[in-house]
Amino acid sequence: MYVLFNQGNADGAAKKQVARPQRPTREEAEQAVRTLIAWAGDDPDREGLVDTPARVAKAYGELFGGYDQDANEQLARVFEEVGGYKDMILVRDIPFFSHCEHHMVPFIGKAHIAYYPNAGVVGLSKLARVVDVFSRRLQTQENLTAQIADAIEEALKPRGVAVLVEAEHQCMSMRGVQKQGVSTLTTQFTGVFDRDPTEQVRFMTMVRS
Ligand SMILES: Nc1nc2c(ncn2[C@@H]2O[C@H](COP(=O)(O)OP(=O)(O)OP(=O)(O)O)[C@@H](O)[C@H]2O)c(=O)[nH]1
Ligand SMILES: [Zn+2]
Repeated sequence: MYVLFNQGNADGAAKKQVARPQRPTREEAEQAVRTLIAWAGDDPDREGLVDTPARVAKAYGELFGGYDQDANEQLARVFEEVGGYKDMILVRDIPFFSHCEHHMVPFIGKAHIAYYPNAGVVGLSKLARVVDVFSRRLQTQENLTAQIADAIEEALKPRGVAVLVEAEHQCMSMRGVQKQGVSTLTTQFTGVFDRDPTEQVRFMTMVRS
């Protein structure tokens, strides 16, 4: 059974309706956790684990809360009185955690977001909220980076947006290839940042300064 959801920004598309499987009930989700506990080799009925399915279902509400949030809403309030300010606005070192869509294991890092304002600016905290909206979903780092840039581009129509995401993927450190301390960097540039490499250098210099 599939239901239609309104989706904005993802994949650079304007608001569109997408079909997603209907959410299972809370009881079904808890039963699935019991199955995974048993699959891991433990007894879901032992004392220490009896409440775990309920805790995990509740934790999923937080860890994947981004599915119930809309980046457009976070960016809806634009301040037009900025005293003639025209230069780059950079909010750097925004911490985030997400979960890779391949293994459902965390990847943890920082996002850095810059834009050149056009008609107005948004509250600084809203940029961090946009990072949360998209990171609290099953993700790839590339999609996360593009979705953040697209949301800001669409809401503000700025002269340019730059997004740098750096993260460590636990699926590479805890399992599989087991390489700890590896960073993955992804960038997305629009407008002047895309056209002018010196703007990219300025952005990177300010991020690292
Ligand atoms: N491009 C990209 N790859 C990712 C991301 N997160 C995890 N991966 C990779 O997704 C790939 C999945 O590869 P598969 O061969 O299908 O799965 P696997 O056998 O579990 O792979 P290993 O991790 O190499 O053991 C792995 O190489 C992961 O490192 C991401 O955000 N972006
Ligand atoms: Zn993974």
